[in-house]
Amino acid sequence: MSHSLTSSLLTPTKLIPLKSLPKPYLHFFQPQRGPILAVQWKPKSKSKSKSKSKQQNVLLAVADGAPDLSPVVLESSLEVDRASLSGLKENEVGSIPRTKFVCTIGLSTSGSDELEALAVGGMNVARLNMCHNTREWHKEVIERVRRLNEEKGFAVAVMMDTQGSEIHMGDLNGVASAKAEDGDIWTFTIRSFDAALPDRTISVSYDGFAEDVEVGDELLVDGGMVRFEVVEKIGPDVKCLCTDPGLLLPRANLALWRHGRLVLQRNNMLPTITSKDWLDIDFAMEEGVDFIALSFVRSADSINHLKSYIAARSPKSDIAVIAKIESVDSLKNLDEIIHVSDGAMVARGDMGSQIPLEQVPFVQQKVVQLCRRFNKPVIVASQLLESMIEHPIPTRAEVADVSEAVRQQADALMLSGESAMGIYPEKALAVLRSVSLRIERQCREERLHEALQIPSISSSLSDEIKEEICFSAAKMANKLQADALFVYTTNGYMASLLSRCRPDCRIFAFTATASVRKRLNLQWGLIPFRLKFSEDMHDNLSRTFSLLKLRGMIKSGDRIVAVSDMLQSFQVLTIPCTC
Ligand SMILES: Nc1ncnc2c1ncn2[C@@H]1O[C@H](COP(=O)(O)OP(=O)(O)O)[C@@H](O)[C@H]1O
Ligand SMILES: C=C(OP(=O)(O)O)C(=O)O
Ligand SMILES: [K+]
Ligand SMILES: [Mg+2]
Repeated sequence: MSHSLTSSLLTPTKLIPLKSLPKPYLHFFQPQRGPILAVQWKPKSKSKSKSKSKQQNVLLAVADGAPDLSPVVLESSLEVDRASLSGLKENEVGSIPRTKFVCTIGLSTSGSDELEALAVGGMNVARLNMCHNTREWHKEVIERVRRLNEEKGFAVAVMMDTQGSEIHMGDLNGVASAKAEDGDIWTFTIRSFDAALPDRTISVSYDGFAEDVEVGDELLVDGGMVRFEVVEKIGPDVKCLCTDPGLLLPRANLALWRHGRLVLQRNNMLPTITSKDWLDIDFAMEEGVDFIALSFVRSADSINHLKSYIAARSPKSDIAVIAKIESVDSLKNLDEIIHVSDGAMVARGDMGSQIPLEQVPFVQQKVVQLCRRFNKPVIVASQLLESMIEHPIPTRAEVADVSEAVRQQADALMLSGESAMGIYPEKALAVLRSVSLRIERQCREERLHEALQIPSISSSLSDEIKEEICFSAAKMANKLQADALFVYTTNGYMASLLSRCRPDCRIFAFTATASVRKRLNLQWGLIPFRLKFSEDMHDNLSRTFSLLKLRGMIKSGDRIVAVSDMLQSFQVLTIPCTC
């Protein structure tokens, strides 16, 4: 073995034969004589801080039996998501979608291998829906994601999604689903049962349910997937006739309609953030998740309330709050909600049971446009590839729906049941990826950016300057057909302003903090890196040029437009041969 393995700072943890090294790492190693071994090193220090030890990891490639060759030492001062690395290697720029992907984690995908398969397939954010399963279960998933990031070099962010004060069904005697047939009579009840539920009986989570309903009301299960008509009220029991048959799933959401409109009384009485949600929020803060998605937001107040709670309880945390647009009330207050949130989700599942279905596409378009205007990331969610829960290929209509969301240049697309309980989670993600790549290319060919008219968002002179710099840099990058935009960003703001312009070229975003880097995962077109950078732009540029060149991400002669939030400037450069 090479003598350089004796460094006193380092102690070997594992020897990995090169052939078993994860493929994305292979290109780290320059061709050398003799059989090559890859060695992963950990610092000797007994430091408990995982992130610290991760920072100090060093990868070495040594040519066994060739002591004259010094190892290629790869600085770990630059961290990038392994999925981005492999993407760039496979097919250069073309293989990393600009659109980001959120996957809901459920029983189909909660194991380490399944999570890794999703990360390899391009999952940027893992979403945990607190409507389902226990906190302990979610904690284990978070730990698996964290281990995946630490051990395998991914940067998957975690989003905790609250249950909110929706009315939902209880569990179905432990069975995975129950079929409701046309003409069946089912009993929806607020009684609780110690033993098994009687046949065709569903428990309901909200005590006021039996009082609120009226004979003749329509009861929509799971966003309208199954429908009933209320035919009789007997104390705590509500007898309902199945009018649209379908599968009843445990804990499915319920909505009541009367005279063609959603019944709102109970919405206005119940809090947006329930006592269970507060416990889940405490849990999310303890676990250090990256995003909290707040369900059934009605006004900016609940977002402000949650943000001030997080700031008071955990002042150093950097958790972003995402407003889920899924209640009819949120539509009246869209501007103020998006303005105070760190992002929004078009939660089409519940939205589709609160407003007529034909209005949902319009709401989607409006929320996507508003988020772009306010510079907030936006996720389009629910039923994008619903048929893939059971089938390996999507319907043509689903592909058209995904295409439309990509064409609207939403930041992210989300899988729900497809990844949580479906049989083909990886295939569903692969469809999102291939459709995104195809439509994004088409948008570039059509020069969609030329039609770009985004109004100013600036609230101060300094913001105005940043906005103008990013707008001009993106415009110039398009005009000069630059190979990449580089942005050195402290809190991610400049990176998000560049992303907002949806430029043609990829955007490499360098930031010093792990939490900012993970947050940028949700934003269109950004490839976030963790890198300590200085105020010396020249030094930053030459360091990043050589580090990225070493990884095959850029090459000599590439044209770069570089933006920095420290100098509030941008430069146009050509990558020299000598870095
Ligand atoms: N943590 C989980 N454990 C078990 N099943 C889950 C979990 N998360 C989601 N699911 C399943 O995936 C389906 C779709 O996920 P999602 O859209 O998040 O939930 P919902 O439809 O209840 O709002 C759910 O109805 C549920 O059957
Ligand atoms: C994303 C949604 O929320 P959830 O899956 O939590 O109901 C939705 O309703 O579309
Ligand atoms: K939820
Ligand atoms: Mg919902």
